[in-house]
Amino acid sequence: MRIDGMAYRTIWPDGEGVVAIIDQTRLPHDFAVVRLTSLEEAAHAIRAMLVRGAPLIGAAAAYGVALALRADPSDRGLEQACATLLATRPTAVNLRWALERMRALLAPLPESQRVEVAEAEAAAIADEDVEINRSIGQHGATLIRAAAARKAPGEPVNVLTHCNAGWLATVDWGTALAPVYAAFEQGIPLHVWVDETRPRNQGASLTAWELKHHGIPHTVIADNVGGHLMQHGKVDLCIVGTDRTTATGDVCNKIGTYLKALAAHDNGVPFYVGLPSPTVDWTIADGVREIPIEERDGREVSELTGRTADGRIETVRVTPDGSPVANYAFDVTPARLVTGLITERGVCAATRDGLLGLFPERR
Ligand SMILES: CSC[C@@H](O)[C@@H](O)C(=O)COP(=O)(O)O
Repeated sequence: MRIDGMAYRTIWPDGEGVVAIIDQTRLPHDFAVVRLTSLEEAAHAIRAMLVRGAPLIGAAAAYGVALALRADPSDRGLEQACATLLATRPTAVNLRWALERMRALLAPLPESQRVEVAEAEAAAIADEDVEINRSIGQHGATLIRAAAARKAPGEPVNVLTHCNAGWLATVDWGTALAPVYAAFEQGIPLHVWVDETRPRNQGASLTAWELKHHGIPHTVIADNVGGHLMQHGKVDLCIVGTDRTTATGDVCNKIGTYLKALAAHDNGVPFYVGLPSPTVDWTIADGVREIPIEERDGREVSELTGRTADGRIETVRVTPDGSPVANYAFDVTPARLVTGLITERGVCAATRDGLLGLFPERR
């Protein structure tokens, strides 16, 4: 996507042994590119969420393996790199998917070939992600077009989204926001309700920043507003991303997604999920019981960081000293609350049959 007229992806090779990323912890106030040169730096970037979002985590892990092999291309080096990267974040299954793909390709190769092949495979994973998301955009835009047809001419379609599943969460385009970008390019009038997404505010900080740069009408709302808007007919459809979706269509996504799905169900608002196929965990069937939910540092809840009027970035505490906090980062929306999954191969029901209809090779 374009920032001030310049085309960017979220991750790219930047010379011999260097991988560049956009530091998302500094957005929206500061656009900074960080250069990664080692396994440790790549692992830190994922763990500390300089890069985040399931598809981007996968691509970053693949590049992390390539960086690690430059220092140690041995079998032990490969295993250690995969283990270190796998431990960075537990919920997004794209991490495991990318590492298994890298290991399967690299392990049989002689050490002398591993760096070159690893770099090419990481680039292939990144390119594939862009194409997958472009297709999700095209399929999802038909849903937005259908919603527009039910409205008065020129009246915008109101889309509600949670967290950031835009281009910053992927290599490019995004998953939940890819249909929004595609519909906007097609000239469909639309407006996006952006959940702030406490505690880390990916909606307020990242989604709003993306949409603003793209010129897409949007409004940031507190996390608890969505139900009220749906009761008053101000949401035409919800589209969210996912960090792991079961083979039966249960969707794990940023904490708070489940409550939005409940409100959507109660109000007859369609609830769609942008789902790249590497985010399907074909090995599990019960999302609530089987998906590991990341628990993060409580300070993400007890503190807030933002820009002061005189331009300084400051962190302040919002809870009483000594009050315990809990920080669950994801929740699971049962498949019965999901209207449809928008994949790169089309839109399907959130069921095993729906997914297998589009991905028959998984039978
Ligand atoms: C295309 S991204 C889908 C999800 O990864 C996104 O909605 C999300 O929950 C991201 O979580 P994050 O904790 O910011 O990595």
